[in-house]
Amino acid sequence: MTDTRRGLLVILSSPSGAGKSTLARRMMDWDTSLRFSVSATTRSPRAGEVDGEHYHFVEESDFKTMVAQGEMLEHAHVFGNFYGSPAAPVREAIEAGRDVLFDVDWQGAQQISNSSLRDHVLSIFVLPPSIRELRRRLETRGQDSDEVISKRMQKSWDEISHWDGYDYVLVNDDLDASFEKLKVIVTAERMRRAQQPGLVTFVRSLQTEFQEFEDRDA
Ligand SMILES: Nc1ncnc2c1ncn2[C@@H]1O[C@H](COP(=O)(O)OP(=O)(O)OP(=O)(O)O)[C@@H](O)[C@H]1O
Ligand SMILES: Nc1nc2c(ncn2[C@@H]2O[C@H](COP(=O)(O)O)[C@@H](O)[C@H]2O)c(=O)[nH]1
Repeated sequence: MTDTRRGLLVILSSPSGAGKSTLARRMMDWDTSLRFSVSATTRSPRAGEVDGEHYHFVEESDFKTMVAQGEMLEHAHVFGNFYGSPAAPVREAIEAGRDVLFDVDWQGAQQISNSSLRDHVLSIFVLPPSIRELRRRLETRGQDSDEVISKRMQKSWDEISHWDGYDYVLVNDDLDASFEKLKVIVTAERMRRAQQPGLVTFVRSLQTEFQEFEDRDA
């Protein structure tokens, strides 16, 4: 087991379109020490998606090789494509004491939560305020065909039905309010695990100061 004060694995899941990528982007801007787990996928890039930044876009044969070689922390077949989280960058981040942010479906969340890294996990499920609004968001995102949107809507209940396996559940109605709640959840979890940056150094300085007081009073 690894030291759980080193590296939190913050997992965001939701039905497609509920807003987890939007929240993840805000989290990355808020805390530049956070590392985003760039997934590998066999899906085609959307307009504006950059290979290596949003995803590692790979062929199915390469994806299967990565899985066979044990390079994935988790992987799943979602909406007709393969997705997986490469393990090496996650383990490196934990070693360096950095927190990692994941945008994965319920299957990925479950696999990470059952892995040897389970004690590092902080899982958050993002719900849409309504199914109608979920559809509206997928449509206004303007990235997917009607066929893809229908498929994702059909699968939305499958995803939502796993909501109660998560540590926290967030209804993403107002985006700013949801982001504030997400920051509170992560901050509180860091404090619970005594994982604030610079904390160990600060406690050492208190110890030195305490010793100085003791020596003076002796
Ligand atoms: N609270 C919100 N209110 C209104 N629109 C939102 C809100 N959150 C996100 N959106 C918008 O909804 C659309 C879908 O959001 P996003 O792409 O983040 O969803 P997602 O959960 O990551 O979907 P996927 O799983 O398909 O990647 C985007 O156009 C985004 O700008
Ligand atoms: N189990 C995993 N699920 C993943 C991963 N990367 C993304 N996802 C999930 O797939 C769907 C669709 O994503 P999209 O980018 O095509 O809209 C969404 O629910 C993601 O959370 C992964 O590495 N593993």
